[in-house]
Amino acid sequence: MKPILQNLVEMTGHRDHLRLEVSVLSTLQTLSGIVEVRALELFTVDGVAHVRPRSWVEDGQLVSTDSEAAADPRRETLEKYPALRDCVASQGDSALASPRRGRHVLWLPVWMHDKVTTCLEITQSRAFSAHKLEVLKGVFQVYQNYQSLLDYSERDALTGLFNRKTFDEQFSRHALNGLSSGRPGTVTESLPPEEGSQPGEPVQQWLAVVDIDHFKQVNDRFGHLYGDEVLILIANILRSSFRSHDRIFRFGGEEFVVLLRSTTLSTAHKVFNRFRLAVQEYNFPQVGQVTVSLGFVSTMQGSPVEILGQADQALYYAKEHGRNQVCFYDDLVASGQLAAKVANDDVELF
Ligand SMILES: Nc1nc2c(ncn2[C@@H]2O[C@H](COP(=O)(O)OP(=O)(O)OP(=O)(O)O)[C@@H](O)[C@H]2O)c(=O)[nH]1
Repeated sequence: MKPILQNLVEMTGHRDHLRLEVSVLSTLQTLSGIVEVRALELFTVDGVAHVRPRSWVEDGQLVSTDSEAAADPRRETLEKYPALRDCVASQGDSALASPRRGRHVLWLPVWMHDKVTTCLEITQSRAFSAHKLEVLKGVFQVYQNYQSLLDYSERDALTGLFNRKTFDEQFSRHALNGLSSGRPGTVTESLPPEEGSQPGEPVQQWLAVVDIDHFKQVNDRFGHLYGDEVLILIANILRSSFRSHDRIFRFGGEEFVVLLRSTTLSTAHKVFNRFRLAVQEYNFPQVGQVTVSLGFVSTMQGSPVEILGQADQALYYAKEHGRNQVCFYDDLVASGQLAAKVANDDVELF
């Protein structure tokens, strides 16, 4: 058995949340008396709190999933975990379940920005001693601190969205692995067709570049502080317009990128347009109405630079043809409004 210190060194060598999660489980598993370790994901579906295993041990191997939580058949309501439910409601740092059939369960929720989306679950066949709890909570604390450091380095300070660096890392990794195939060692499931999709439409991944219209005028007329506030509010509208499974990045200045996962073309069109309308209808304090333009493309073909370049071309078409609209690259090419370009040299990805 590896000494715990060595496990901690390995654990903090990871630069990826899921690998770090798997690593802490592997560290905890090496401690004597542990029967089972799992990382649970906490999420809501139609306002109801749910739990599902995200990383666990299967056939002696640690596996994890990054499939959409809401579609996971293993999901259960949080009501089935009363001690954990009460712990989360009271913002507690740990909970012990009442022992059942010789199983003693400890839950350690991972708190980040006053929210909990992950919880470690540790099961023993004996009651947890005070010393054991101290060791488990110590390892957990290192893990939690490191997760929050990792999270901080991945985000844009103004909006809290993922930053450009994170986009470059995640998008190049997805492009290497295929956006739908998950990470090594992960289990993924195909998602059911979504509401609004045409029957038989293929499910794909989509990349959109979003740019605020005439943002320079906002800064010039109202000042940078109001400009910053518009950026924060648009980031909030982005967060509420897309599913937790999608990824939203502040790409720089007044430009954002959305990676929409496992969706048909008609649904992608619908949700991007819904977001555009939500911005148009929002009353920005002092500033009033702000609009956005958006260009999008499928991520299934081409290198990251090509995909981004095509979405950028569609965005600039939208800008040049009236702004406040959503343009799909393939439609523009098919209708002859845009010439297909293999790569866009203006875009630097790495
Ligand atoms: N307040 C604020 N402004 C920013 C930030 N980053 C970039 N900007 C401003 O965003 C503006 C972008 O202006 P342009 O690229 O000319 O585009 P635009 O005025 O939005 O016009 P179109 O994109 O053509 O509709 C510039 O004035 C930048 O100074 C930021 O973090 N905060």
